[in-house]
Amino acid sequence: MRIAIVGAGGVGGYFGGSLAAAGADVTFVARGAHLEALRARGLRMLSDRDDRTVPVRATDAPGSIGPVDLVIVAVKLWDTEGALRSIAPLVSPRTAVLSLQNGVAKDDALREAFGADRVLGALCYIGATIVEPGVVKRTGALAKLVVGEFDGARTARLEEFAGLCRRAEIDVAESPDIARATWEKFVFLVGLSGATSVVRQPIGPIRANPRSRALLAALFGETVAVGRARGVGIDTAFASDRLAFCDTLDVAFTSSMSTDLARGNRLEAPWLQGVVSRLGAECGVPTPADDFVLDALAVYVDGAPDAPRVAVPAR
Ligand SMILES: NC(=O)C1=CN([C@@H]2O[C@H](COP(=O)(O)OP(=O)(O)OC[C@H]3O[C@@H](n4cnc5c(N)ncnc54)[C@H](OP(=O)(O)O)[C@@H]3O)[C@@H](O)[C@H]2O)C=CC1
Ligand SMILES: CC(C)(CO)C(=O)C(=O)O
Repeated sequence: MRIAIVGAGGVGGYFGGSLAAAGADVTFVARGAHLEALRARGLRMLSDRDDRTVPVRATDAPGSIGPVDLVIVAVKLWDTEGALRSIAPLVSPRTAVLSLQNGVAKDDALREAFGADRVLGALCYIGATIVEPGVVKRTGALAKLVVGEFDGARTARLEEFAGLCRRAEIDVAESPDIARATWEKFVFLVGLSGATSVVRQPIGPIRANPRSRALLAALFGETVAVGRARGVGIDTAFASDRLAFCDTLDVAFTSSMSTDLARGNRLEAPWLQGVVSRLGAECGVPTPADDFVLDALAVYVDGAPDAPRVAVPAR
């Protein structure tokens, strides 16, 4: 199976690098200094327990790869449109496309661009980021992939990809209900990213403090309520299940959005808390915790604002 990974960052780099290290036929579509480093030195993959460098193929010219069997999209949500336009040469009538991005609208963008039959469902649980060009670092032990066809079928393409992941020692699960699994991930993500970003702390201090813990619980609860109102089969108790899951995480575990905030990058909040707030308004479910997160992060959503010029009175 020939695989192209568009976006070689925390997620694309970790999962793509693991596949490449196990001998899978992987090519990264990357750009800038990161691309140069991948070409010159390979992909360095760091974690608390591991430091390995994997030689990888990488390009900024998808046309040079030609059609592949599977395209994995792993760019930030604000880059989706540009990325999908650029990968047209990778997609033939028998190519499958899968997104490891966050949110519940990511697969609609793939369907619109390539047709529903091409789209394989997927999501991942991991904390990983680019720490310098060519270097991807994972925090904590969590690194899980969930894949599935939207009709629940166990197709050849699904089995082949899952088999490659297992050979690469990636913790992969095949879900018979990938749409629901995507919403379940969304519940966790909206809460974790909202709380870690507004509190500006990783999960350890947030879960230990009663008020920030209550904020986290409220965010989980609102996404569950909105999902249920839209007919997603999530139990109300799933919110407390996610809170209990947070108690199992490494104290330093954080969200990709809080990392973006700390770096002054753009934020995915409009696709996360913004979607919960919008869908909540549509179906009459109040979302005060998500609205608070959106208000608190509003000035950072397009990247850190310029430092305010404060006039210093002359002495
Ligand atoms: N990081 C995490 O722990 C997790 C992230 N996710 C989700 O996965 C998605 C990716 O996140 P993450 O891995 O953190 O993102 P990163 O920013 O680490 O990586 C994305 C990479 O894609 C590059 N890129 C963007 N557009 C293109 C393009 N058209 N062609 C080639 N390269 C491109 C970016 O380059 P440049 O830097 O130049 O923009 C960057 O190197 C997001 O939706 C995120 O929410 C899901 C689970 C966990
Ligand atoms: C919540 C988490 C860490 C789980 O993978 C995530 O998806 C993100 O921060 O982007």
